[in-house]
Amino acid sequence: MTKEQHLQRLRDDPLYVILGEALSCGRTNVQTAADVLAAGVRIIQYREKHKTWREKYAEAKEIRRLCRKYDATFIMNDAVDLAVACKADGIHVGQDDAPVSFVRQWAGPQMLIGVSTHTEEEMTEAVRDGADYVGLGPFYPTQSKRDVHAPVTPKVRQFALQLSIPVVAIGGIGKANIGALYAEGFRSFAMISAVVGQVQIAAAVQALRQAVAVD
Ligand SMILES: Cc1ncc(COP(=O)(O)OP(=O)(O)O)c(N)n1
Ligand SMILES: Cc1nc(C(=O)O)sc1CCOP(=O)(O)O
Ligand SMILES: [Mg+2]
Repeated sequence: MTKEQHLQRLRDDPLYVILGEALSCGRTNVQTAADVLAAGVRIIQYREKHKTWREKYAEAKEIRRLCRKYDATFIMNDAVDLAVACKADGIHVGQDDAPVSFVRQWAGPQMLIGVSTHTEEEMTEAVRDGADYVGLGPFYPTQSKRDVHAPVTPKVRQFALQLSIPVVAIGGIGKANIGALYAEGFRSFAMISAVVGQVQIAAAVQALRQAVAVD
């Protein structure tokens, strides 16, 4: 798939699932990725904070292989070198990770670059620097990450809805609130606990899709 096709998917497909082994009900990342893909999810981010580079590389390569089989979009969290090494479709960087200009230089024009944002200024900067999409959050309290920012304000949410690039909402999103965010205008939702933290992944994915289904 081309970069434009991956970007189109970010606009069209609401479910963006983030992997993390510690939050996966005892499953490995590879097993979780297989279940998530089999359930129909087509955007996956590999986010692993407590493994060595080699462990992450080995896992990421395997998950990348699975993603290819399903024609899914594979995004690496934080590490540009790993993204390049395992031929990821995209890299997601935070405000403390490498800046977009460096990431673009290292990863090349075809790599999708996502940037975490929390304010209007950060979103403006991400667009100006050439990010392909922004993550915006947290929308709700989350148990999956420590020291997150305060929840995004209504003013920031309004600003995000006018942005020229896709906005991926994140933080405490699940079947109870995803429909309201969709009604507000958001179209892409990154989730950890609502999918990989569930024992029945297929049922969880189906419930999320139903919650954003429009007739
Ligand atoms: C889609 C998406 N949005 C935001 C984040 C958070 O990234 P970051 O701020 O770099 O924090 P860590 O995930 O690295 O802890 C994300 N990963 N994905
Ligand atoms: C990784 C991450 N980043 C956030 C941010 O606000 O930038 S919130 C978050 C955790 C998302 O996990 P869950 O879907 O389980 O709440
Ligand atoms: Mg990061």
